[in-house]
Amino acid sequence: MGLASPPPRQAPLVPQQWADALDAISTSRSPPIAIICGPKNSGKSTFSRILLNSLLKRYDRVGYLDTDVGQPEFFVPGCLSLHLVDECLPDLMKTPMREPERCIFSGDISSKRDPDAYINFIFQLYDYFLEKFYQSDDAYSHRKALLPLIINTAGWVKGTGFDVLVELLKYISPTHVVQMRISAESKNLPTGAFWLSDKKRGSSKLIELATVFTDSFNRSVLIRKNAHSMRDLRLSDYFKRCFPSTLNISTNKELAHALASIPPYQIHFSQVKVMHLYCQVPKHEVFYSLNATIVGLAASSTVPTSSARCTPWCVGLGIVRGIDAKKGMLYVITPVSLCKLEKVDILFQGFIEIPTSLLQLCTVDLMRGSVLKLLLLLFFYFVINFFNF
Ligand SMILES: Nc1ncnc2c1ncn2[C@@H]1O[C@H](COP(=O)(O)OP(=O)(O)OP(=O)(O)O)[C@@H](O)[C@H]1O
Repeated sequence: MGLASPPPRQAPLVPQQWADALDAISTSRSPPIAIICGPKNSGKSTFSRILLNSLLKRYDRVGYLDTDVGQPEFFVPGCLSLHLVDECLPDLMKTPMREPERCIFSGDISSKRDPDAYINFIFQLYDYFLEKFYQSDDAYSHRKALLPLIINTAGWVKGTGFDVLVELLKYISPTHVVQMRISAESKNLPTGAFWLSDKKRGSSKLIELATVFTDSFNRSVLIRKNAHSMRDLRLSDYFKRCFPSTLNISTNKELAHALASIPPYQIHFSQVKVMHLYCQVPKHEVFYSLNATIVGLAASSTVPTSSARCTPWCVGLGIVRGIDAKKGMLYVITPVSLCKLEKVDILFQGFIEIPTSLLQLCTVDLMRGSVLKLLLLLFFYFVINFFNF
C-alpha cells in the first residue's frame, strides 16, 4: 500500500528493487564508478548514501564526488568536493560535514550561471580521482588498490542541467548509471543511454529505480527539503569549526556572538589576489567589495599542472569581517588551519551569502560597539565644551 504523507524516518526504506541495484553495483568485478541522476527529491542522495555503506563492506575506502553546489552532501554550499570515506555513515538520513580530499570553490549555489566552468570543475576533480585512486601502478610491480567512486548529481533533467549531465556522462563513461524515476514521466530523464549518439554503444550498465514513496494512485510522493535553510545550517556548522568542540555553541545567536568576538586573521592586501568569479569590480573597489562576504580560500601553488583548464584547489571558506583601507588589511575569520592558511594567496568571491541570522547578529554586535564608541565621543565632546564654556 502507498503512503500519502511519509512520516519522518530514522532509517531509509530499501525496497527490493533498490537492494538488487545496490548488490549489482557493489559486487561488480572492477571497482564501480556510479553516477546517480534523476529529478529533484527523487532519492538520489539517499540511494548514494546506502550505496556508500554497501561499498564500504567490500572496500576500505570509497570515493564520493559531490557535485551538488546547492545542497552538498558532505561539505559547504558553493563547493564541489571529492571525499574519501573510510567509515560507514551512522545515520543514512543525513550526513555529517567532512573535510574533503580536494575541493573547488564554484561560488554559486547553481551551475546555471557558468555551466562550462562548472563542468570543468567536475572534470578536474574526476581527473584527480582517476590519477590518484583509479590507476593500477604496474610499473612498480605492485598494484594500487583501486577505489570505487560514487558521483551524486543535482536534479538535472531539463535545459542547461540536462546538457551538463550529458557532458558529464560522456566524459566519465561510468560503469553504472543509476537513474531515479518518478511517476510523472515528463519530469524524468529520457530512458536508455540518452547521452550517447545512436551509433555508439556504451559500456555503462543502466539501472532505473522508482522513488520509494507513492500515494494510493501509485503516483510518486516527493518529500521536498528546505534547501535555503539547509544551506544556512551547513554554513553555520562550518564556521562553528572556528571554535573548539568543547565550547558549547548551540544557537545561531551564540555562534554569531562567538564569531564577532574571535580575533580574526590579518591579511595584507599585497598578500592576496582577489578573483571575482561572476562580476567585474573596479580596481579601487576590489578589497572593499569583500567586506562582510564569504570567500573561498585558495593557493596558487596548488594548481594541477596536468591541464590548462585547472583551477587552484580551495582549502576552505572565510568570512571577511572587516577591512582597514588605511593599513591595507583584511580581517578574516576561518576554521582553516594556520599551516594551510599560510599558503593561501587567492580569495575567490562569488555569491555565497553569510546566513542572515549570523549576519544580523554580527552586525548588531559590531553596531553595539560603534554605538558605544559614539556615545563616549559625544560624552567627551560635551564635557570638553562644557568646561570651555
Ligand atoms: N528510500 C528512502 N527512505 C526514506 N526516505 C527517503 C527515501 N528516499 C528519499 N527519501 C526522502 O525523500 C527526500 C528527498 O530524498 P533525497 O534527498 O535523497 O533526494 P535527492 O534526489 O537527492 O534530492 P535533491 O535532488 O534535491 O538533492 C528526503 O527527505 C529523504 O529523506
